[in-house]
Amino acid sequence: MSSQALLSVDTLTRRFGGLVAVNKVTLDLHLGEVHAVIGTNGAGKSTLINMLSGEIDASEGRITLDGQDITKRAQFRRALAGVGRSYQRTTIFPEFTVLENCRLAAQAAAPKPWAFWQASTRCEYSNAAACEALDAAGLSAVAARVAGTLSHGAKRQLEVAMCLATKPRVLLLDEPLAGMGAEETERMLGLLASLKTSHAILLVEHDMDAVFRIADRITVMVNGTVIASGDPASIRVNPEVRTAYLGEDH
Ligand SMILES: Nc1ncnc2c1ncn2[C@@H]1O[C@H](COP(=O)(O)OP(=O)(O)OP(=O)(O)O)[C@@H](O)[C@H]1O
Repeated sequence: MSSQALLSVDTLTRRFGGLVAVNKVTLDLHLGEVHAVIGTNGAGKSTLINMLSGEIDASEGRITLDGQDITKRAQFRRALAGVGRSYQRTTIFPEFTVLENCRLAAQAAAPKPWAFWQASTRCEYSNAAACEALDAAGLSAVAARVAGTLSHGAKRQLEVAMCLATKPRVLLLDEPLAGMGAEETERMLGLLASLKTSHAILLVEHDMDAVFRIADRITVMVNGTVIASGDPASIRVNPEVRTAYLGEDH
């Protein structure tokens, strides 16, 4: 890829006591690319995402956004700078509407402490950001629905919409396809394909068929370490990857 990386990860390491959960991982995220990180359970994928979003500190290494070192930046400041994430577990408020959930996400990302008296429904910025995000995620038609009544697939779409409401340039997506049926998976893959033109996407995902369809680049982790990184075709035939992870059916 010739364009400059939007987000760069350089020899990033995280230790939990004696365990090296992420070991000197180096990778780049580019605008217009889906970069999938795959690996067996416990390989360190979520720990990597948690370090990129700022939820946990790195033990060593460097993260840069647009060439600026953000390794020690607090989570909310990274979010403001354009690093958005979705979670493995659903984080929506089930009793609120779809639009309200998105609006809260937008407000959390752009807090206006001096306007605490303002009714949230009147906040033009967060309303506009929420509507835009719902539109991008294909959820405008269910904006008024109570979020808890959505199907599992639509809830995961709402998670992505809530992330979009924070106006990120980098999307860190932790298993967005988990628990989805075939139709829901197709819808989410269509959404990711449309989002990648204007975002750099890091996708952690166990659905290998989906990963090989949507990813432009795949990084394979085993026990915290990257064992291979490349385009899907090269990863598919990589003997080390086949032995360590994919098995003979890929
Ligand atoms: N807070 C923590 N304290 C101690 N060990 C942890 C902590 N978080 C993760 N680990 C350990 O770090 C290793 C990597 O875990 P991580 O959740 O990042 O893997 P993963 O690749 O995301 O797995 P999965 O695919 O199951 O989600 C595991 O051995 C895990 O037990």
